[in-house]
Parts: sequence; structure tokens; C-alpha cells
Amino acid sequence: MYRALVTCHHLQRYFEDFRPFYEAAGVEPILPTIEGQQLDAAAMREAIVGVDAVIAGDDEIDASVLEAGKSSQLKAVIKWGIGTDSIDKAKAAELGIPVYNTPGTFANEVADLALSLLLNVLRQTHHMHNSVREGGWRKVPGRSLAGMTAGVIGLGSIGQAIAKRTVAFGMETIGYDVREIDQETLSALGVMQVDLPALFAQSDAILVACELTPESRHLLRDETFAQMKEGVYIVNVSRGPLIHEAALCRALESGKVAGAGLDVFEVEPLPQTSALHGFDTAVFSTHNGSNTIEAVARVNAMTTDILLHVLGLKDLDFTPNRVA
Ligand SMILES: NC(=O)c1ccc[n+]([C@@H]2O[C@H](COP(=O)([O-])OP(=O)(O)OC[C@H]3O[C@@H](n4cnc5c(N)ncnc54)[C@H](O)[C@@H]3O)[C@@H](O)[C@H]2O)c1
Ligand SMILES: O=C(O)[C@H](O)COP(=O)(O)O
Repeated sequence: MYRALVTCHHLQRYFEDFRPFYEAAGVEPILPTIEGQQLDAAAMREAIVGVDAVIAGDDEIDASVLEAGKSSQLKAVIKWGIGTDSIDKAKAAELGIPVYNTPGTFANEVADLALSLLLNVLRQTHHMHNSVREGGWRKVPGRSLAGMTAGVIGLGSIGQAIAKRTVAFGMETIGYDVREIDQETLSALGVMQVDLPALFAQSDAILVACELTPESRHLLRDETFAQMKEGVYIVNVSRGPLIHEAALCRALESGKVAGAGLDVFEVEPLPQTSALHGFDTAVFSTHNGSNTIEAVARVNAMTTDILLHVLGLKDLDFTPNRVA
């Protein structure tokens, strides 16, 4: 009998739909209680002992967790989703523990949320909503998207899905990525790839969609906000630490940044003490880009399939993406 640890909150929520597949394959699921939707390294170190594989969310899988898994019976880590910044991939490779993720599986959904945040920030719909709820009828002046320049940072699957949408909304769209995107892809999207200083100088709205790495940490900070247009709008659907939040607060305070739509934060859940709460031109969501019924069902099935495959219990008609 194999044992599978499921810490991903999406799969936990719908686990009863999947339990028969685990039972039929002879896999005992372990479902620890998730507080705050992710486990820290100490909780992971404890949970990982005696399991053959894990389907993880954004839980902290550092070297100590992988060591604990390796000295027990851990055979694979499967990340439900895309970003693997919370997994020590170098350590996993050193220990010979394969790490898989599910790239591209919900790029459209995350891009939808990015545009929803941008539209909410530009039209300040939260203020109108609150006003109606309070019996008022407040008319809030907004800004027009069409004619603005959108700058997309990170032209991977989410960045490209965002660019499709900003182009469709009539925004001139430019993008930056550390890798060169082929001309055919850029032409099909209607996007010009530029360097970072050009993106900062030209964009009316900057949408952050790149991977979090040591190099991209605090990509938006005092020094780079200074290079942006006065009154720029910022949207982040990637990872909180890409933006230095204290610097963003300074830029919101000075008016350099006219509004921000944030799905992700340096600390999640966003603490009540965060200075970000002081800005009513900021709109927040709850690290929730992938959370549609359709996307969650799709990725729950896919990660379960990968799990059964790595345990040698199921053939797949696709090649799982291995990142370490
Ligand atoms: N908010 C959410 O719910 C949610 C959901 C899924 C993914 N994400 C985050 O979004 C990120 C992007 O997802 P994706 O599917 O587009 O991944 P992807 O791997 O397809 O694309 C990431 C892109 O970032 C680029 N990149 C890496 N370092 C960079 C840098 N320093 N500057 C500019 N570009 C850089 C890569 O070259 C790549 O093109 C993930 O890494 C994850 O952290 C968030
Ligand atoms: O990198 C990812 O895929 C997302 O951050 C997943 O986030 P979620 O588990 O909250 O959907």
C-alpha cells in the first residue's frame, strides 16, 4: 500500500470526488489540516515522513523537508500548479527526488483575474459597489483602457494570455522577459518585446506575470518605480516578493502609482497591519488566480494522474513536466 500526502487545498476540498481513484489504485491518502492554505517547513517535515509522494500547493518544501522525505520513503513531489519557488529544486535534484508541476494549465484563468484587477483599479468598482450597498449612488470617474500602453513582465503562459486580453481591450501591448520570445509568437499576439527600462518608461499599466527567482525578487522597488510614468497602474498575479511592498506603498502615497491590483503579497494572507490597507486605490484578491471550478477540476485530475504514474500505477497519455 502506497501513501500519498495531499497538502494542496484545492484537491483537499474536492477530495471525495477523487478518493475512489486512490482506493482503486491502492493508495492511502493523507490529508493534513491546512491552516492559511499552506504548510510551513516544520509542518511539512512532520507530514512527509512515511509518504511515497506528495501533491503540494505553495507549501514550504525546503532542504530540511526533502531530507526528511528522502530518509523516509519519498519518491516524488508534485506541485499542483505552476510556481515552484517554494520548493528547493537544487536539493531535490541532489537527492534524486523528481519534482513535477502542471505548466500552462490555468493561464487563461490567471489572466482573467489580472484583467479583472486592472479593470477594477481603473474603474474603482469597489467604491461604487460599497456605495450602493450603503444606500448611496456614488459616481466614480475612471480611466479608459483603450489607448493605454500595457507592459507585461514575463511572457510565459500567463503573460501571453494577459497580452491577448490587453490587445483585445485596445491597449498597445509591450512585454519583457529574460528569454527572447520568438518573433512568430510575438506577431501572433501583437506584442513587441522590449527591455525593462523601455517597459518602465512606456507603460501606463504594468502587469507582473514572471517567475519568482533570486534575480526577479523585488523587481519593482524604489529605484524601478522611479523609472515609471507618473500615475502608472500596477497589477501583480505572479508572486508577492516580485514587488517590494514598502516601496509600492511609498509610490501609492506619492501618486507615482495611481492604483494597484494585487492577487499576491509578500506575506499571505495579507496581514491586517499592512500599510497597503491604507490605500483605497488598491484592490486585492486572495492568491486565487487558478480557482475556477473548471481549472481546479482539471488540475486535480491531472495531479492525481501524475501521482499514480510516478508510483507506477497508471500509464499517461501525456508527459508530465519535470522541473527537477
Ligand atoms: N496568482 C496565482 O494564482 C498564480 C497562478 C499560477 C501561477 N502563478 C505565478 O505566475 C508565474 C508565471 O506563471 P506562467 O504559467 O506564466 O509560468 P511560465 O513558466 O510559463 O512563465 C514564466 C516566465 O517568466 C520569465 N522570467 C523568469 N525570470 C524572469 C525575470 N527576471 N524577468 C522577466 N521574466 C522572467 C520566464 O522566462 C518565463 O517566460 C508562476 O511562476 C507563478 O509564480 C500565480
Ligand atoms: O503557482 C501556482 O500555480 C499558483 O500559485 C497556485 O496557487 P494556488 O495553489 O493558490 O492556486
